[in-house]
Amino acid sequence: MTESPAHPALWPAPLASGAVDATVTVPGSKSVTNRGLVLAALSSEPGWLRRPLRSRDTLLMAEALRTLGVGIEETASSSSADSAGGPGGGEAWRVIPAGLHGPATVDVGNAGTVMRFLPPVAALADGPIRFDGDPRSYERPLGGVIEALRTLGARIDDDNRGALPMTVFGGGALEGGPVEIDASSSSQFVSALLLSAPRFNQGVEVRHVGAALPSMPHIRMTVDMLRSVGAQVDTPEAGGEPNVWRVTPGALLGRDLVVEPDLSNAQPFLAAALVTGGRVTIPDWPAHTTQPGDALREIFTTMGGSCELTEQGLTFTGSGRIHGIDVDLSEVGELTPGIAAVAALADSPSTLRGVAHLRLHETDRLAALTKELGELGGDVTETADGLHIRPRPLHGGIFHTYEDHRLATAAAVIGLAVEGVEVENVATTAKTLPDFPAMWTDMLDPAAVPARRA
Ligand SMILES: O=C(O)C1=C[C@@H](OP(=O)(O)O)[C@@H](O)[C@H](O)C1
Ligand SMILES: C=C(OP(=O)(O)O)C(=O)O
Repeated sequence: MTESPAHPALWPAPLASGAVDATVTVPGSKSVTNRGLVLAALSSEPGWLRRPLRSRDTLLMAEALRTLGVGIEETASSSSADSAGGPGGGEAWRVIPAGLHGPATVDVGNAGTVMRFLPPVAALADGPIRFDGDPRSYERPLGGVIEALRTLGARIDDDNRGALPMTVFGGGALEGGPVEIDASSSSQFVSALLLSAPRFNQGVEVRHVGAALPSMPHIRMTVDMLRSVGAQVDTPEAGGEPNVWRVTPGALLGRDLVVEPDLSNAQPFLAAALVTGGRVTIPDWPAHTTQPGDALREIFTTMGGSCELTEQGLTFTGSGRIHGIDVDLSEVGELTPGIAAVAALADSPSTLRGVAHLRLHETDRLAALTKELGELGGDVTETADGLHIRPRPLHGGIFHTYEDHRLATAAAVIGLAVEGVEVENVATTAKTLPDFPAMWTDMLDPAAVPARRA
């Protein structure tokens, strides 16, 4: 990684010298990898995860499950499904379920998936499981999961804070049954209860009560992945009651899962095509997926490009012009920082709506985007549930990232078009995309890749 000589933690974001033209292989999905790990750990037989994402969030998940007694072996993948090699160089994780044991300590880092998906797993263990993490993890919403688990029969000591740190006193089993939860602050509350529910004595009936649920595609991903390992799940979509999910108790099958590329991590590379009027191809873009990043095909097309899904993957081509957009991002909130970056470079204003819950993500993303784009000369205002962005000429400066991977990648997108943008702590991209700086440089100068990688 090239670092600014004046300040080692500053990464000079490269300015694009022309239209990008690159193929970018994006590593596996964080959301699929961490669900796959949990489901494989709860199965009644060993399973495989091929092309898993290896990043801070997924390594924390794997380490936590190992701490509870699950076997996770890293091997070279031998599946024909994985013969293309692909991200991770054909790596695979063999997951060998075992009895879940405490006492143990789980480090959640700042991974929403770890801090929400694992407390229900811990309730199934046979001893106390302590949960701790980064300072920001203490501020992220968890109270709904804690209260729901208590209703379902778990004993949890959180000093009545409704947040980390806390201890789940696993009793070796959990009764389960009906539970109400307000998951308007994070869809991960619902996913967390559903993922472990086949192992609850009575399964679960989760009823969301409260304001609208964000990130519905991520709940659909949970349901799809549960069904793919043999779980029976009733959903609102399948003619059920609105906001009610039911999971029947039963054994889960060990599966051989090839993890899709992370489409949300494809975002900055697609944005590069849009911002430079160039062309970027992402291999292995799935034809059908529950990942919210698939919405980028429509969103970035509206903002000024066109895309084509072929055998080679998704090719996105920028038109050379960037348009503003008025869009409800409640289903795809994690795409907001990258869309805001493109919107700041557009030829007309944008309104991004439906994402009030982003104030409780890795950082307060609405405040951070308003401040950092503002300090580069942008005109951004926070609304009750999003951002208004009125483009005007930007200048260089330091872009602070608040330990938020998506702010760092958003800053790199701005840096393509604005000279002198320095990204503070670009290494924070390790949360979901550890190779980001090298991938970015390779995209901008594909001809030099063999020499650079030699
Ligand atoms: O379940 C998941 O894998 C995720 C759900 C979403 O969380 P929220 O519903 O809290 O936004 C998303 O933003 C996060 O990046 C990943
Ligand atoms: C919100 C995000 O992560 P987490 O899984 O920690 O909630 C994200 O990746 O944008």
